[in-house]
Amino acid sequence: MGTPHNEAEKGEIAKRVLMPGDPLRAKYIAEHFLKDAVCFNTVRNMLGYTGTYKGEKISVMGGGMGVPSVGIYTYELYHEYEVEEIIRIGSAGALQDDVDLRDVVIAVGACTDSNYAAQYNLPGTFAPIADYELLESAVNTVREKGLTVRAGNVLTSDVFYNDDPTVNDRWRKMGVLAVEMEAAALYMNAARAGKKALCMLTISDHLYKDEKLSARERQLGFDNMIQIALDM
Ligand SMILES: O=P(O)(O)O[C@H]1O[C@H](CO)[C@@H](O)[C@H]1O
Ligand SMILES: O=c1cc[nH]c(=O)[nH]1
Repeated sequence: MGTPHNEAEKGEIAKRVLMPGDPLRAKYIAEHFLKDAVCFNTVRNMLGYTGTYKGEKISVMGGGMGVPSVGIYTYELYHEYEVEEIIRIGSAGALQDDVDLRDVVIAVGACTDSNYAAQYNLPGTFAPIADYELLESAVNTVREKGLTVRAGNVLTSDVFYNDDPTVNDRWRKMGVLAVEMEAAALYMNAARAGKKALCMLTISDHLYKDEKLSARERQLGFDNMIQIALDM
């Protein structure tokens, strides 16, 4: 089979997929956390691997940056490859003073400035939310590990370099914890497909404190989130 963006054959992708934005992060996870990982996709270098973790089949694949990219890859995984669960593991910028670098944030809901929901022609505004079972499982795993996590609203933005420097202030006033660029599309695709999705984020920079992780610190911080996603 194969799609315009994924050369995997049916059955080569597990029912559960971890999805970082960066395909090289997918490679890193496959090489450092999975057993017997086999690469199933190299189209556009959007690397995807299937292996096992503690005896369970699991896949990890990059989703790219932004709503259109993650929209394509997750649509194909849900509809063409019979994937049941996608857990996005990404980075995000903190919007609140009490959200710190390295914190793990679970996106219970994903506000968005994207027009992705327009395709459904709804007579109102759709609220993209995480799957409750995955959310509960993530929180339980975090507690078992003695770690802490923030759970709440995030913003999925189409814009990384915004012309209006005050735009984030308005989301901040609404208690939105962090900004990233894909969760809302993932949640909408999951809802429409009747499948499950969760987005976990590690804070890589703070938009109100001028702080950011170094490359090495980012690597270590991400390992915590990857371990939570694999163990849950
Ligand atoms: O680290 P990832 O998963 O790519 O996530 C964040 O990083 C990218 C922007 O630098 C966007 O994709 C944003 O959502
Ligand atoms: O999308 C993102 C990711 C990290 N930091 C940001 O400010 N935005």
